[in-house]
Amino acid sequence: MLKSLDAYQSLEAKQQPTWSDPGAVSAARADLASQPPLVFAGEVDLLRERLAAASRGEGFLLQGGDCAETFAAATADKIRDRVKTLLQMAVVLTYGASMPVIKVGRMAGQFAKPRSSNTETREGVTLPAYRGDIVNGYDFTPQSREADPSRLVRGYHVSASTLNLIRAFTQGGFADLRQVHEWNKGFVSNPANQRYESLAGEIDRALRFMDACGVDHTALKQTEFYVSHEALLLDYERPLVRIDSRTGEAYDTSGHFLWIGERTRDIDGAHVEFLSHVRNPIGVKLGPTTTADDAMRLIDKLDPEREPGRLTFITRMGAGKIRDALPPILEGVRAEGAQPLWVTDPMHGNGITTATGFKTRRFDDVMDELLGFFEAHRSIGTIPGGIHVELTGDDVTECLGGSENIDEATLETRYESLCDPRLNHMQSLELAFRVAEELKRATA
Ligand SMILES: O=C[C@H](O)[C@H](O)COP(=O)(O)O
Ligand SMILES: C=C(OP(=O)(O)O)C(=O)O
Ligand SMILES: [Mn+2]
Repeated sequence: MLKSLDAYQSLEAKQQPTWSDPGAVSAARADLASQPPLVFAGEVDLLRERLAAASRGEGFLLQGGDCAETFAAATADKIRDRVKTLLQMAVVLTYGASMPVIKVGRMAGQFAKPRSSNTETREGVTLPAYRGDIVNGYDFTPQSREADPSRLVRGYHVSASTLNLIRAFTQGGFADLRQVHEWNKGFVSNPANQRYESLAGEIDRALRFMDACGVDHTALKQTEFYVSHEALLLDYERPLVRIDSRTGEAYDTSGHFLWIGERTRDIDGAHVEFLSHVRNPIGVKLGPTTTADDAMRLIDKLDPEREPGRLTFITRMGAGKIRDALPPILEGVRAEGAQPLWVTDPMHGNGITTATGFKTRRFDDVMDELLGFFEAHRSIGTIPGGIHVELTGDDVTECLGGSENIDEATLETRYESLCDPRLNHMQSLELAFRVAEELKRATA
């Protein structure tokens, strides 16, 4: 088992930092290997079952959070607002589509970033690119941009405290459905919030009705909430693998759900090999050049037993491409009898950079890719099983459009992401209402 877990070391691992002190990397890995797991095997198994249900059309995955979490933003308020935003979106989807929603944060470990370029140049000065807080600092100085292995250990501890607060919120009464109005408080007033308020009012009435009838709804007091990140940095992921004492099987205990990015999904690469040996549910991002054959080879390697819930394909094609690129993949995979969970990431195929240098996305393009995803599944007869979005509970101005109609000039007012632009609270709710309509149609 351990031998196969380490087989990835002889393969090419893309997008890894260049550490200058190998001794410090070994020390950090040994430290991580001695820490308690962040998640438990039983929770991971339960999530796999939930995802299996979604792949049969009996649930829907809502996965979202920052593009790049930062150590500085792991504060109580920011974590709470992201959790609240996801809970609100989940309510909109659950109520709108009468469908159980599986809530998975891009949280508690989403710290490592693949980059298009190894370097960044500003005013004639070239330094290593920022690769996420778990690797180096964002400040544009040689010292900050140096890959620092002690950040691996810090990343673990920040993940632990983030996850601790998430567990407290979601198990300790905060996620009680009777708090459905409370989750909306503190966010700036806007049309999406008003629409949410009226839906929350309907839920309140339904709960009072259940109370009056004497229905026991203890189940509504807590909610399952899982965490996920891109398993990019193998010096972080490998030391966090633990062998489950119940079964003797390996779990990557850095998160419940781990995904492989578009840039590191080579079938012969280190990431696919490594993740093929852990029991966690695994996602793979699929960009617009993916063929049905690529998808099948990933299935054969990552899910040879065709175990329901094991494999999720997260397609990120771009609004202009999804309607052509996705159907042949869906058809090819179905023809082979495989049934992965199909999820849309309507963000990463729709990036643009403004003349003033802001990385952004148009809300309309995000919506269009979402609609294209539902259309593609409708045309082939496969199941649209979830959404994967970059979002925050904060009132940022990073994506263009939405009902506030954020324009290019407004982007600079509250652009806080260190990597990709996120939907703000209002845009996230707007998106959820739209997806609920599509889901209702898909399940009608
Ligand atoms: O989050 C995804 C990637 O890290 C990001 O899109 C890469 O962006 P870049 O082109 O600025 O490197
Ligand atoms: C890097 C990301 O996506 P992709 O691998 O799809 O480009 C991401 O999800 O932030
Ligand atoms: Mn991103």
